[in-house]
Amino acid sequence: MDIAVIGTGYVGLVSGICFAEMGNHVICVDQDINKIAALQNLVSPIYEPGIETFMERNVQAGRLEFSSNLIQAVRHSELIIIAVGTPSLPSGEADLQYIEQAAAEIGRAMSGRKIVATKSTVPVGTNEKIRRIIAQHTEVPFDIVSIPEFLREGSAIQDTLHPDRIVIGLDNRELEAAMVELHSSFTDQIFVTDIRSAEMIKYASNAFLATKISFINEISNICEKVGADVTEVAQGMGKDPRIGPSFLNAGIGYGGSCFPKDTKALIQIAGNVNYEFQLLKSVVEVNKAQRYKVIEKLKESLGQLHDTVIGIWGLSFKPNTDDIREAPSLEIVEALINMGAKLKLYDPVAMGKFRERYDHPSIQWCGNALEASINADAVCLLTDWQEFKEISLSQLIYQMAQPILIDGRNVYAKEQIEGAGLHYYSVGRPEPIAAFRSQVSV
Ligand SMILES: NC(=O)C1=CN([C@@H]2O[C@H](COP(=O)(O)OP(=O)(O)OC[C@H]3O[C@@H](n4cnc5c(N)ncnc54)[C@H](O)[C@@H]3O)[C@@H](O)[C@H]2O)C=CC1
Ligand SMILES: O=C(O)[C@H]1O[C@H](OP(=O)(O)OP(=O)(O)OC[C@H]2O[C@@H](n3ccc(=O)[nH]c3=O)[C@H](O)[C@@H]2O)[C@H](O)[C@@H](O)[C@@H]1O
Repeated sequence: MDIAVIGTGYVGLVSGICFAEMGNHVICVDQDINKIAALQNLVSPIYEPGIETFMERNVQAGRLEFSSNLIQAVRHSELIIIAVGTPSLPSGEADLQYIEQAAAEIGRAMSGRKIVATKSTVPVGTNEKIRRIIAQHTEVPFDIVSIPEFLREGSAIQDTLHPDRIVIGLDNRELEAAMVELHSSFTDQIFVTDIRSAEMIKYASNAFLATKISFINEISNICEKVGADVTEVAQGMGKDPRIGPSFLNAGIGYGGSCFPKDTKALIQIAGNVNYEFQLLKSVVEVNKAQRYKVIEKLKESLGQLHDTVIGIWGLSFKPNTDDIREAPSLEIVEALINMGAKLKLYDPVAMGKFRERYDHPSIQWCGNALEASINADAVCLLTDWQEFKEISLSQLIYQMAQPILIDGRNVYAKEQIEGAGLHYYSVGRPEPIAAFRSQVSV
């Protein structure tokens, strides 16, 4: 099938590459000419493991191209995928300006029957709005389908090539066979439903995952007070298939471009129909507070933070991505700077994007994790990158001013910590302080 994808962010770019990988001809379109120029030179604007190999293979096979000419791309395609951003407005509602603009441009470009599929995460009823906007700009017949995206950053290609399920929302059942056929090369787990339900499935799924995270984080806060170990609790809970083991990792909470925006958007969607989504409001509040646990633990171990030197390991909102959108590190770094701390920052790939967003004379940008720990009074791990798990704790202690490690993602097992001589704080686990106090004076 000839496909045009509008928007080359994570969703548009990865979806486009994967549809090409499955033998379709794809034109990925973006209004950001710098992104298109980079892509035409086979340089990915996003860090995603393996993306450039897939991109190069499909460009060279003539199945994938990049363009800023939306009109031409639409005219050469049967399926038009909308994958533009839907960021948060100050109210928390989804900002649909990019959706509306893309719909109008697609309408103006229509030439012959098309199927328009929305992959962007949009409030319930938005696909009807897209239909109205396109119809204002063309007499040509077309169909609308909702195909929400469930990929995760850092595993986007894997998630797209091997999805748990694909949801297809359509109102014209005559489209079902073609849409199922197009997606059957990815999985046989294809759930066909109506458009509004498909739109809600996406928000409800993200909101539920965020709820699991805030739930285990509140459990971790109680574990600290009752002397239980939240990692053990999560394992025991997860053995129940009704609960499942995933998304029960306690830490400093969720960030990223979607959980924060989609939870707020769903609260607004409910509010717009006079329903107060109390549970989800609590999920958001719990998450907002959780990231400050790191600062509480720093104060607990160091007292006042003015003029202390603190190493920060990890800036991206999760490992294997350079995305810092709504990352806990943004608020934690700014709060520590405002308290007068001197910071040594390191992240394997996200430092460039972070520095564009936030820099300060009190920040030293470091080339590796150990450099960020030299003469540090404490190190705070904010992102669970694999490389942090492999660091020699004895070497770490040797070069720190004080052997204090705040592990915001419970990266280290008890066995690694016991006897290591670190003054170790984590989330929801009893700190064996006594086991270390005899070895270190803090
Ligand atoms: N990032 C993720 O992991 C996931 C995102 N989503 C959803 O997918 C949508 C896109 O997300 P991202 O890829 O992160 O967005 P993004 O914001 O990274 O990229 C969107 C791209 O669309 C382009 N664009 C906007 N209007 C355009 C127009 N009229 N013509 C051509 N290009 C245009 C922008 O220049 C930008 O490059 C959002 O609704 C998001 O909630 C869904 C699942 C996963
Ligand atoms: O709509 C989206 O954009 C996507 O949002 C999430 O994917 P993503 O945000 O890329 O990454 P996740 O792996 O879900 O992690 C999100 C945040 O939750 C945190 N998290 C995750 C899992 C956990 O157990 N605990 C926890 O704190 C991570 O550190 C990260 O900050 C969903 O998992 C995807 O299914 C969805 O498509």
